[in-house]
Amino acid sequence: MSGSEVFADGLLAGRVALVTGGGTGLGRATAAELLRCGASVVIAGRRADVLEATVATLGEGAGYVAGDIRTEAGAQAIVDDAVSRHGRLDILVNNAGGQYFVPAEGIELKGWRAVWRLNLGGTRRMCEASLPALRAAGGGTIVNVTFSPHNGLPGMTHSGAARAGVEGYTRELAAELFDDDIAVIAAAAGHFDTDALDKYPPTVRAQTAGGVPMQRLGRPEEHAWMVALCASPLRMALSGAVLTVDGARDNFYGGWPPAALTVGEGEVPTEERRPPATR
Ligand SMILES: CCC/C=C/C(=O)SCCNC(=O)CCNC(=O)[C@H](O)C(C)(C)COP(=O)([O-])OP(=O)([O-])OC[C@H]1O[C@@H](n2cnc3c(N)ncnc32)[C@H](O)[C@@H]1OP(=O)([O-])[O-]
Ligand SMILES: NC(=O)C1=CN([C@@H]2O[C@H](COP(=O)(O)OP(=O)(O)OC[C@H]3O[C@@H](n4cnc5c(N)ncnc54)[C@H](OP(=O)(O)O)[C@@H]3O)[C@@H](O)[C@H]2O)C=CC1
Repeated sequence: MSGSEVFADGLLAGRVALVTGGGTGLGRATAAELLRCGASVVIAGRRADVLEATVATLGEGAGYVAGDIRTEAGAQAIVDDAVSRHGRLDILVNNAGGQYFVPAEGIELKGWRAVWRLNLGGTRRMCEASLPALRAAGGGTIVNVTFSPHNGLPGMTHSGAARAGVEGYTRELAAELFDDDIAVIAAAAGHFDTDALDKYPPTVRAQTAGGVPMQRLGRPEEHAWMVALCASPLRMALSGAVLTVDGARDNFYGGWPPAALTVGEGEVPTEERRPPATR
C-alpha cells in the first residue's frame, strides 16, 4: 500500500489498531489510512465474507475478526482476537453503528433500544473491553465516531440522541484516562459518500449534499485523515474533544446564499445603516 497523502511515513509504525465496522464505508477507509501510516490493523464486523473481501483489498498488515459489539462477550472476543494476533492494542476506532430513517413519532420503543444498544452500548462495551490492553501498551487512543449536525438531524432522532450520549461518554472517559496516557476523542462525521446511504429512501441521498454548505458529500478518506490525526502525537491534546468534519453542516443548512433570503437576481440584501448618533 502506498503512503499517506497527509501524514509522514511511519507515523503509526509498530502500532496496532482495531476498527469496528471496518469492512465497509468509513471504517474501511479508516483502516486503509491507518495501514498507510504504518499501523497493523484488525477490522471487525458481523459479516465474515464482507470483512474477508475488504482485507483482501487492504493487503499486508490487515486482518479481520467477525463478531458483534452489542454483547459484552462479543466485544471481548473481538478485542481478545486483535490482541492475541498482534500481542498488543494501541488504537481503538469505534466506528460500527447506524440507525434507520424514520420520523421521531414513528420510532417504536424496541427500535429506539436497538439503536442505543448498538451505538452507545456497543461503544461503551468496546471501550471497556479494550482498556486493559491499552493500559498494557502504555497508553493509546480511542476514537468514537458520532454525528454532525449536532443541532438536529430529522429522521434520525434515536441515533442523534445516542450519539450525543457517546459524546458525553467520550468527554468523561477522557478526563479519567489522562493518567493512563489514553486519549478518548469523538469524531463527528458530517454527511459522507458511502454505500450505506443507499439503504435510505432515495430522497435522502439525493438531497443530502444540498444541505451541506460545502455543497458536496464528504469523501471517506477525509474522515479517515481525521481519525489518523487522532492517533498521532497530537492525541493527548485532543483528548476529550469532539472533532467535527462536516463541510460546515453543523453551522448552517444549505449553500450560500440561502434561497429564502435572496432578492433580485439572487443577491443577499444588506441592511440600511442607521445615521451616526448625534450628541
Ligand atoms: C444521511 C447522512 C447521515 C448518515 C448517517 C449514517 O449513519 S450512514 C450509516 C448507516 N448504517 C447503518 O445504519 C448500519 C447499521 N444499522 C443497523 O443495523 C440497523 O439500523 C439497526 C441499528 C436498527 C439494527 O439493530 P438490530 O439488528 O438490533 O435491529 P432489528 O433489525 O432487530 O430491529 C429492531 C427493531 O428496530 C426497529 N426497526 C429496525 N429497522 C427498522 C426500519 N427500517 N423501520 C422501522 N423500524 C425498524 C423495529 O422496531 C425492530 O423491531 P421489529 O419490528 O423487528 O420487532
Ligand atoms: N456515511 C455517513 O454519512 C455517516 C456515517 N456515520 C457513522 O459512521 C459509521 C460508519 O458509517 P458508514 O461506513 O457510512 O456505514 P456502514 O453501514 O457501511 O457501516 C456500519 C458498519 O458497522 C458494522 N456493524 C453494524 N452493526 C454491528 C455490530 N452489531 N457489531 C459489529 N459491527 C457492526 C457493519 O458491518 P456488519 O453489518 O457486517 O456488522 C458496517 O461495517 C457509522 O457509525 C455511521 O452511523 C456518521 C455520520 C454520517
